[in-house]
Amino acid sequence: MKKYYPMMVDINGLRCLVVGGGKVAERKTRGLLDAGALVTVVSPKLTPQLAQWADTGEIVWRRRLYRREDHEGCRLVIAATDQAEVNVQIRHEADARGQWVNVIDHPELCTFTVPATVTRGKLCIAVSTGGASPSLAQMIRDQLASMYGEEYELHLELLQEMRGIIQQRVPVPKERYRLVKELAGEEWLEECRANPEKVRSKMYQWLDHALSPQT
Ligand SMILES: C[C@@]1(CC(=O)O)c2cc3[nH]c(cc4nc(cc5[nH]c(cc(n2)[C@H]1CCC(=O)O)[C@@](C)(CC(=O)O)[C@@H]5CCC(=O)O)C(CC(=O)O)=C4CCC(=O)O)c(CCC(=O)O)c3CC(=O)O
Ligand SMILES: NC(=O)C1=CN([C@@H]2O[C@H](COP(=O)(O)OP(=O)(O)OC[C@H]3O[C@@H](n4cnc5c(N)ncnc54)[C@H](O)[C@@H]3O)[C@@H](O)[C@H]2O)C=CC1
Repeated sequence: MKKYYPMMVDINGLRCLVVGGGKVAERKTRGLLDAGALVTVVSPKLTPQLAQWADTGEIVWRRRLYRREDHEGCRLVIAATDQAEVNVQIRHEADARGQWVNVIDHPELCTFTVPATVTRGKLCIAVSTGGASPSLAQMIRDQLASMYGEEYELHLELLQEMRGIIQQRVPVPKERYRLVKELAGEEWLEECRANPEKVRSKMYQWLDHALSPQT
């Protein structure tokens, strides 16, 4: 069985190639755009959403069939046509150029696969089944989405802010970890859920108190 290494990849500003203009190409393109990539789509036809992104300049559209030279200057490639032989050809060309490649109709040919995700601001929970069942990945994602609500976005923003302050002001690592862990606790999450407008100042107060010399 193939094994995978999960990682978060920074593709901001990276040129990516998507070949095909159907439903799956659209979903993969959305993910790439959300992550800040510069996407070129090669396909004679596009879904209405892809066509709209082409109109607004959010993607570059090459309105024709795939050619080998489409790979030039790209770091990451998605073979998203409904033609198995074309997708295999894209995999080979990507290999020759050392590009990461996802082949939507052939898990064994992928050098990376795309997980189902829940995002709450900076929080990203990703589910992969190693290609065994994307539908199960989707179902687990939906369960996680109902468990991890919108309040995590705010909690995480605040945690990042507080962590910066704690790192600057608390020299003892053990004490730093204690404070950070307390702020990450369930009570503060509940506070984010119940009092989103007040939680920030409350957290600052708590931290001021925790950092004051007499405590
Ligand atoms: C290997 C992988 C490669 C890759 O695409 O990265 C792959 C491959 C294949 N998918 C197929 C089918 C479907 N895929 C979906 C949906 C998603 N597929 C995604 C990922 C992956 N799909 C990677 C493995 C992920 C993992 O390890 O779990 C998700 C999670 C992420 C995304 O695409 O963004 C996204 C949900 C996103 C979301 O909801 O947010 C649906 C449901 C739908 O479309 O609504 C169906 C139809 C139902 C079914 O078959 O389950 C087929 C058979 C095609 C056929 O039979 O013709 C293949 C090829 C094969 O298995 O041979
Ligand atoms: N990985 C995944 O998440 C999923 C994969 N699939 C697989 O993906 C395949 C494609 O799915 P859809 O997007 O729904 O198909 P689709 O039929 O909607 O889109 C195929 C696209 O490929 C384009 N195309 C065909 N030949 C081309 C070429 N030589 N160069 C450039 N573009 C070309 C067509 O113009 C069309 O836009 C399915 O056949 C299925 O096997 C299906 C569902 C999910």
